[in-house]
Amino acid sequence: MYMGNKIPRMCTISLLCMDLQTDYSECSQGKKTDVLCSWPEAQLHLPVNLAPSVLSCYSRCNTSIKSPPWMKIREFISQDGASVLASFGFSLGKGPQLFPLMGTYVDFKQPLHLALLKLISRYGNIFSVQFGSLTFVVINGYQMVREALVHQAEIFADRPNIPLLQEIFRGFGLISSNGHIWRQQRKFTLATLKSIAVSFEEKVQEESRYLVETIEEEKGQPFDPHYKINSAVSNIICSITFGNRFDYHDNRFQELLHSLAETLLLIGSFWGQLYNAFPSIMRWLPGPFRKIFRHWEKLEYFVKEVITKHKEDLDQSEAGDYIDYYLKEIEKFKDDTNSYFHEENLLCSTLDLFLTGTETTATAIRWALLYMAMYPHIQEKVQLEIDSVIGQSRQPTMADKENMPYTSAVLSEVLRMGNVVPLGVPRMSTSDTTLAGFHVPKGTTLMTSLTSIMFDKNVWETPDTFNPEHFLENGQYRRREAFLPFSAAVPARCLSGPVPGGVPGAP
Ligand code: HEM
Repeated sequence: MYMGNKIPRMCTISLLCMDLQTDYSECSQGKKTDVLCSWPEAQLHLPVNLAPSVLSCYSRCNTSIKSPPWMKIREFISQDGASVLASFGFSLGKGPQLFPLMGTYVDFKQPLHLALLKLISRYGNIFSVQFGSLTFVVINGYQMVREALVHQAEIFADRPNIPLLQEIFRGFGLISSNGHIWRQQRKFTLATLKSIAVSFEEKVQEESRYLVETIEEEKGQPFDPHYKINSAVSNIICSITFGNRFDYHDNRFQELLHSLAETLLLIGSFWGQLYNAFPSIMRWLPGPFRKIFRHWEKLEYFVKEVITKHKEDLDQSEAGDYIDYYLKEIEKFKDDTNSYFHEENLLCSTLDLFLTGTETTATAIRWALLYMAMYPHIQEKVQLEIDSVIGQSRQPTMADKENMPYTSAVLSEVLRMGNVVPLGVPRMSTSDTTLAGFHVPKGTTLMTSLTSIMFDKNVWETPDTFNPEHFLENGQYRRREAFLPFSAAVPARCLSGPVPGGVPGAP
């Protein structure tokens, strides 16, 4: 299986220069390795000049293959590299054809997660793709994702070095940090959010009143709800982290929300992917992706201002908000050289909460509106349940959820069909391991296709249709193990995922 980033390219280039046909031969120890994966580890040297005629195999048997195989160049070019390598006697997990320098060809006219979905029928539930200098092993289907993220949770707990995320977070914060920094920040953030949780429900209720008010301002006319919803969701995160909310008409707040949304869009766009694939070239070039850095500077400046204000007003005796808790932690551990509680981490963790919390939740709410508009008969049933359980005179509470199986099923179906984070957030192996019989070396980047799970026709009765019945059984809410909008549960790296201590009230 191709998992490294250099050799497949090298093979392609080398093969193009060769004018040879060879026969297949086994390695000198007569072993057929069942896995050929890590190119640093299992290097396959195909020299441009085949005079030495040795195909070296440093895989498990760690020997050389003598008498080089004759191969057909056309076969290599027209098929995928894996099939040619397979003809050497290796049993390989396949991957699509690799092109010199570019790596895997992907049709960017469609979203990446859909392009990858199409490869399953040809390559199975585990294959690798390469984009410039980045190589990903893509895993698909519930069993495979569970095997990696649940059974081998510790091994796949890390994040890989994704150039764009590395540039903006510099290895700090929650989403792109690793090891001790990550564990410390995550533990602190979960505990703090839990402490603040008492007022969390109130904040949601308060903000929902403002949201309803701003919608009423439209007086029943068509309008774009995008930034009203983003403002409401972001305000809840603001209340928890900064201790205050912003008026929906506050220009600076709106500008920051637009910057945040555009940043995420650009990170996931073709330009973002191009930057990640060729960081050392792209770093020097102009292009729309430059906006990511400009926006980020603005967002950092804003949060830095808030942190400075908090430092000035900090009252050690008051509980306060997330930033207050963090500043106290910095003070508490100021003499501990193992501590990563410092302002850089505070800045990045705070921005992480905005980046990961706002667009995801707001997008899910927008999907909910769309599905309710598309399926009025479902909307009617939800309304009936709301009216009978909550009525019209009080705010909903989290406790009501238990008595609202239909609405819960509808919300779960929104998250399934909305598929807000279709490829999860990449993970990286912290040591050598095996996945579905394939050797996965330390440092391998894993992409988990949540799309392959949430639209799996072997799991869902009507995978492509909005159908709340997926989550209902005899009128009661039915848990489905393949429902993984926050990725796998242990350790759910999403703070709002279904783990004890997740942010209450989050979907
Ligand atoms: C519909 C809403 C949401 C969806 C679908 C979603 C989905 C995800 C997914 C798939 C991941 C990657 C998980 C992994 O690698 O295991 C993630 C990470 C994360 N999410 Fe969410 N999320 C949502 C809302 C939120 C909210 C409301 C917050 C907090 C305010 C949040 C905070 C985070 C953080 C901090 C991470 C990174 C955690 C880490 O790497 O340790 N998310 N989210």
